[in-house]
Amino acid sequence: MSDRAVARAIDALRRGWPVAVGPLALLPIETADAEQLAAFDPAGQADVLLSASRAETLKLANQREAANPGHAVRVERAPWLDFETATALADPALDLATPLKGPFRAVPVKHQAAADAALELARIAGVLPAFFAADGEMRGALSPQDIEGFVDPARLRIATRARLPVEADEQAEIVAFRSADGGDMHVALILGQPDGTPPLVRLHSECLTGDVLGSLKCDCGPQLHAALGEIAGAGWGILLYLRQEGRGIGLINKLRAYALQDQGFDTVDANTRLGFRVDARDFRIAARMLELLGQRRIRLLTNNPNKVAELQKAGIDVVERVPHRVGVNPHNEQYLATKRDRTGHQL
Ligand SMILES: Nc1nc2c(ncn2[C@@H]2O[C@H](COP(=O)(O)OP(=O)(O)OP(=O)(O)O)[C@@H](O)[C@H]2O)c(=O)[nH]1
Ligand SMILES: [Zn+2]
Repeated sequence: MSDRAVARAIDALRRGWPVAVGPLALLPIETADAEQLAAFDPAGQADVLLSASRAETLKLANQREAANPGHAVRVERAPWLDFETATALADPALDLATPLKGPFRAVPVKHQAAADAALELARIAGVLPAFFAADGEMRGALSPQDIEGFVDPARLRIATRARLPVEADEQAEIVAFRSADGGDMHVALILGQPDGTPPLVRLHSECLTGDVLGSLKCDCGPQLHAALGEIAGAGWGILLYLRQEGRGIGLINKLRAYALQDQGFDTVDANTRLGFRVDARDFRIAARMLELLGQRRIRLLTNNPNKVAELQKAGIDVVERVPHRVGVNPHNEQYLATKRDRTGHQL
């Protein structure tokens, strides 16, 4: 029952329809319009809910809130705060072009857990984490636990496996996984023959622009292909292709981050201006996939110490970190420097 309610809510957010989380009635600002707002909130009293990192950009968060970017901040509804103004609060694309009016006032968030869960639901749905919010009991409201349960990696299962000859190894095998959330299918590509030693593993997060279109803004495409070669060369190993586009914020939000990068913000600030964590991926999914493949001891191909730490926390023994540096070009030099200087990548 609760899975259905969460799935319906995700669908609703993408269509601009209201949802209820705990005692909060919520209308997603990105996908709704002025008409839907009038129907949702005829009295014009619903406040605006933003993430702390977005609120910080707008100078609306206190320091405690700002330290937790996933935390919700509630902005009081002023009579002049119409749909268009709320859109400007939600979407940083116009921050530089149209300075906001205001003044806005942050008010205490009465139902913090529900409000935080609503922001997480927006991330899962791939919409901007910003809502009109009103208090009141609604039928079919989700609880934060419903959302947690929905994405619980323990519910991942192997759906099927097949031989897949690839350039790097003609004997490779592909394994597809199904998750309870009904989202995109994660896959594992097993290269070479298991020989009793810990496999060389690469966690690759989906990047449509880099993997498919040859984008030079990042290093994903070359990293993907080099990883396949390295794993095959190591004797055996596993590439996990994780459907966590844009470090977990989805394609549209990643492209919004790119638009902010066109304005001069780096990859870290672009994410936080949008209201997301710098890295919103859940690496427990990768750990669960390895567990289902019977591999709890691995060698990990990465420059990202956070991937090592998150896998260890989820019960995977990373016996060695193998550096993975390829695909540097003039367009992504700055991006890689930001990863080195601001997110602790060992480059
Ligand atoms: N939000 C956001 N995501 C990006 C950006 N550039 C690339 N990505 C995403 O970042 C992910 C790639 O990260 P990974 O290749 O796993 O790299 P990593 O975590 O930096 O660590 P390594 O293992 O060292 O490569 C993909 O999901 C890309 O879509 C960006 O500017 N903003
Ligand atoms: Zn990329």
